[in-house]
Amino acid sequence: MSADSPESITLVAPDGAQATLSLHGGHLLSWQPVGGVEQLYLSPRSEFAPGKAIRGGVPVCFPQFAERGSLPRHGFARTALWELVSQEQGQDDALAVLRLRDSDATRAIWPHAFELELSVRVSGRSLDIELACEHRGQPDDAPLQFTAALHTYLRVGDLDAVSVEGLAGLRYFDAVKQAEALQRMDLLLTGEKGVLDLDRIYFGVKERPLLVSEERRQLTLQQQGFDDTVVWNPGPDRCAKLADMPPQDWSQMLCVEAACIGRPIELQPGESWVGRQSLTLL
Ligand SMILES: O=P(O)(O)OC[C@H]1O[C@@H](O)[C@H](O)[C@@H](O)[C@@H]1O
Repeated sequence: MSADSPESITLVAPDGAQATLSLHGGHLLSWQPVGGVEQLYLSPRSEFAPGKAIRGGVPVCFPQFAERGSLPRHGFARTALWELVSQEQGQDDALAVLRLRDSDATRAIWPHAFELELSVRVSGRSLDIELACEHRGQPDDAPLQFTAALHTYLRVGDLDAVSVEGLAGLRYFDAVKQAEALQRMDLLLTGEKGVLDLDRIYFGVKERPLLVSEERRQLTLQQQGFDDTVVWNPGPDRCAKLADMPPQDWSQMLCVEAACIGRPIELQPGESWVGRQSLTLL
């Protein structure tokens, strides 16, 4: 399988905005807004193999973020084969909906009846990614609980020149130092010495707009339904140990992930949850 295999779906809006999705992992691989170049980082060493996670684009982490539970890291959704529900071009957008339901394989490690839907919409200079989960169990089944993230890999020209605004005053968990801290300043300079590698969960971001800036490019990110935001870059040392990413590519990406981690989502049978990340190139 590869980015242009039959398992890939390309969306093209009437205005020319484009996105490519893979059924493997329900994974957004590419986003090109109108008048803009590729906005997502996708590793040229991604494996695109059954059971493997793709490095880059927008992996769906579900039903477990990172190693916060007994499931494989970041859960099973990013390595499962999803199905295409619909794909259409509207008057001013293009939209695709992908679905993942429980199977023998998922029930063996996570005993719940569920349906996940990933909807991706491109139009103009905006991208909306929506993840919905429904508990499809019987009325007397146990509630299901999950953590999740849209693990968006932004492509950047040079990490040294990138800043993230909008996080001031928030508590975060620093996974590198294994400690909590307070983000005092509004500006997070991602490529600063001492900040790399960067692996932070900012709690309670909710619908605050975030601004990712570098020379001649500004991108706003806004989430709904997801309380937290993860900012991740492996830095040179950790990147060198990633088999599916060229060692120098850490300086060309920054993950800004819409996530629900601090307060896991709990659904009773029949209940649903929806989370969205919207990106706009200014
Ligand atoms: O290598 P993976 O499993 O795709 O994970 C990448 C990173 O994903 C981030 O979301 C986590 O905060 C990091 O701790 C992790 O290293």
